[in-house]
Amino acid sequence: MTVIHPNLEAVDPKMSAEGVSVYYGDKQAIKDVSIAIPAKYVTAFIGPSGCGKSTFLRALNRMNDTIPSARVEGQIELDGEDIYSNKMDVVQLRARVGMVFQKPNPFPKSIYDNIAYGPRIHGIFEQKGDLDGIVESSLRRAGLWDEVKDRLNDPGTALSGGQQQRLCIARAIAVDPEVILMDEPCSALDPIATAKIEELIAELSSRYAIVIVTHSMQQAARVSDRTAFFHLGEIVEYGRTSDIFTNPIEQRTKDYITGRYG
Ligand SMILES: Nc1ncnc2c1ncn2[C@@H]1O[C@H](COP(=O)(O)OP(=O)(O)OP(=O)(O)O)[C@@H](O)[C@H]1O
Repeated sequence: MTVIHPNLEAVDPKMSAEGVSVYYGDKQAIKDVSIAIPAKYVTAFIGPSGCGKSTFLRALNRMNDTIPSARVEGQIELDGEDIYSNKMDVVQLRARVGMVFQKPNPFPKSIYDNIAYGPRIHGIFEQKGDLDGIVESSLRRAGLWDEVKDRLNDPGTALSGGQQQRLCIARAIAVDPEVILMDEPCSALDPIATAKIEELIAELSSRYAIVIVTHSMQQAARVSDRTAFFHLGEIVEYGRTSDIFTNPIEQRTKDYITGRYG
């Protein structure tokens, strides 16, 4: 049972999960989770290690399909469309619901080609000039353009860790997503690079639905509008971030945010 904070305002969901369970073989990692993910908000998933945050995040763009033992039950919708239906094109889905991982993972290609790759395979440009425009605007929106505009042919892997993570964010943006999932995007970064990504998250939320898994409660408090607290595969409590941190209802949430476990 998830406790939803009483003053959480109702907004149209961009994505919604209803009664979602995820199994790895016989082991149930997510138990009957329901949540609505609004557009243009940052939603944070917090909770102790192993409680299922990443598993649930991956269910939102069918990344668990790549793990043979994983099985998802329940309903997950994007704009009211069942993402697990046979009619859903998974490649398109992952463009609409992009993902940024814990460790920056640029392709072993140039900075330019890292960004151009998605638009090329999705055919979302017509002329070379358009592709150049997409590369520039994606890098600008990811706050990286000024740092790389004179070295677009250098390998993406030659950038610093923080720049690589912004490159990965630019790569997700380039295919015009609606939702961006971020799995601990700052855990491999120093405080300055982290601050840049957090600023970027705030800017991007004016356009996209963002879901971030984070181990840092300070980060959740800084960047998110809404927070879901996960424990043992369930969402224990969900509400406005300020309410979750200042006025938690459930004892397990209180214990976690006061640092009693985790
Ligand atoms: N590929 C996998 N195969 C089998 N079990 C897995 C797999 N991935 C995760 N699990 C298990 O599922 C449970 C939830 O893991 P998950 O990584 O989703 O938790 P998490 O909250 O994101 O943890 P962390 O904060 O440590 O990243 C754990 O018990 C984990 O061991």
